[in-house]
Amino acid sequence: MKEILDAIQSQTATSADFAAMKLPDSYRAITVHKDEQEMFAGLESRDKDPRKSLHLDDVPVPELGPGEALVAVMASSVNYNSVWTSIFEPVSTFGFLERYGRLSELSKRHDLPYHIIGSDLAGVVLRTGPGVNAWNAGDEVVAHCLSVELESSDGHNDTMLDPEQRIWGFETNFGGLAEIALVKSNQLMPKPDHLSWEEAASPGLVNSTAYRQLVSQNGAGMKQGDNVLIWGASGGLGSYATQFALAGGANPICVVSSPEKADICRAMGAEAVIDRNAEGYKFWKNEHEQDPREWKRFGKRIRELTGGEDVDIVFEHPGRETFGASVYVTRKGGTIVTCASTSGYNHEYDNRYLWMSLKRIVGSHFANYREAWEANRLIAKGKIHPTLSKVYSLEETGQAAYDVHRNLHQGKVGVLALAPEEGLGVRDQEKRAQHIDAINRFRNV
Ligand SMILES: C/C=C/C(=O)SCCNC(=O)CCNC(=O)[C@H](O)C(C)(C)COP(=O)(O)OP(=O)(O)OC[C@H]1O[C@@H](n2cnc3c(N)ncnc32)[C@H](O)[C@@H]1OP(=O)(O)O
Ligand SMILES: NC(=O)C1=CN([C@@H]2O[C@H](COP(=O)(O)OP(=O)(O)OC[C@H]3O[C@@H](n4cnc5c(N)ncnc54)[C@H](OP(=O)(O)O)[C@@H]3O)[C@@H](O)[C@H]2O)C=CC1
Repeated sequence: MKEILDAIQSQTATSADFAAMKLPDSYRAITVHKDEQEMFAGLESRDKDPRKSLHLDDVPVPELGPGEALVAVMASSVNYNSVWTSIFEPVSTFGFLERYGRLSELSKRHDLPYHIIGSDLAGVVLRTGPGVNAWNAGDEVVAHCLSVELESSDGHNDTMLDPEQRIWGFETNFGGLAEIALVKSNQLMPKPDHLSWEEAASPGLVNSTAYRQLVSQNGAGMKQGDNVLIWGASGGLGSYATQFALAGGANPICVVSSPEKADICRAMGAEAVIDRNAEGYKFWKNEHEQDPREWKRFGKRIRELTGGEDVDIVFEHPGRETFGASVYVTRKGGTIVTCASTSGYNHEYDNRYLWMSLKRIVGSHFANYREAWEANRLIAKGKIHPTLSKVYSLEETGQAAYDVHRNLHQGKVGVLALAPEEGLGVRDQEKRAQHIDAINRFRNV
């Protein structure tokens, strides 16, 4: 592993040097264990502690198949899907690995008693499998997390619709929270050259998801002037949704839960910010009954901030707790676009406000390769910036996931894999200097 790291850091090693390098037999990776799937049975979600279920193990390097690449991972990031895996909710991810394992001889590799998690990476290609022509050993890359087989016609208009669509490092094995990762080569994209490894590794999953959900015609198709209500506007998804709204000439109405988070939204350029904690919205009277008066109070507050307008788009992901309010506050003909249900997946809303006002609920999930590429291109051009707040070592991934589970973080939390320290891997200092304040905006707040 030292030889690989030295070659990466030398910046002079050629593709041939990387290709000639002997791969190690094993590498360090963050895993959950199949025999621990029931370890949190009977506990409340918030009491399930990722620090207990996430392990740092030595694992063998997987066999490389056609169309695949092995990547030396310099840095990765924590996504909420890794939190779900670590608390075995809403389902254990070993079920996904078993199902994938039944597909083919090659996919059997994924069905193991351990699951190497992680759906982001920045690093360097070490080996490519047969049929890979677009990428070579030595390429500096980031990887998006869409894994598709594309054997059926269903996915050929929009690869997210492939029946064998999976999220790498969540529904597949050999993820990015590790020193080496196995990806399909059509997950690879160029690493933005003005960013460090950990900065480059942090936007991938959430940036691509927010792009499809808000900007793409497959999602809400946001346009100039739209009022966009963004839940968790300084969180993983929300910090990119806020940037897309601002960059696209829309008007974000950012919802957050503390003055510090409100300040971050203002620093990004948002003017309309709601501190849901300070304003004390309580959309549910009790476990079974919502309070429409609270929806209305929330809607009035939005109208105050917009000069009397309602929202064209709601960027939804908290789910059960907020969904009734989201449907209510959307303007006539507007769109509620949802990609998650962090607070519960059985949503309730008053359907009269949907059909009578011709609103639409749109489901959105990750992004196809083209959408992920376009989202990464905006990062590379310095139009959208990473929102990295804190960086942990691979050993500390349990704590990093705990922070995200408990909503103690801002923006994105990074993890160093092979990178020995932060700040390495920047290739274009001039471009970096132009954007340095925006790149550091979420740091240590
Ligand atoms: C990029 C980051 C993203 C995120 O962070 S997202 C947030 C994290 N992700 C999640 O929380 C999602 C976790 N996933 C799940 O909870 C489950 O994954 C699903 C609920 C999404 C699906 O459940 P399942 O049981 O895996 O799938 P079924 O479709 O219900 O399949 C079970 C059997 O039911 C059959 N079936 C499906 N649709 C129908 C139908 N319309 N009529 C009759 N049968 C149906 C199937 O074929 C299959 O059958 P057979 O077991 O024999 O293979
Ligand atoms: N389908 C897909 O492709 C994807 C789905 N997801 C899912 O989206 C969800 C969010 O992910 P991500 O943004 O990375 O997570 P983060 O935890 O980084 O951010 C979510 C933010 O949502 C806000 N929030 C949390 N709970 C509530 C609540 N009950 N009511 C209102 N606001 C709430 C919090 O902000 P504050 O406290 O400031 O209000 C929090 O910062 C997760 O469930 C994740 O699995 C994520 C990426 C892709």
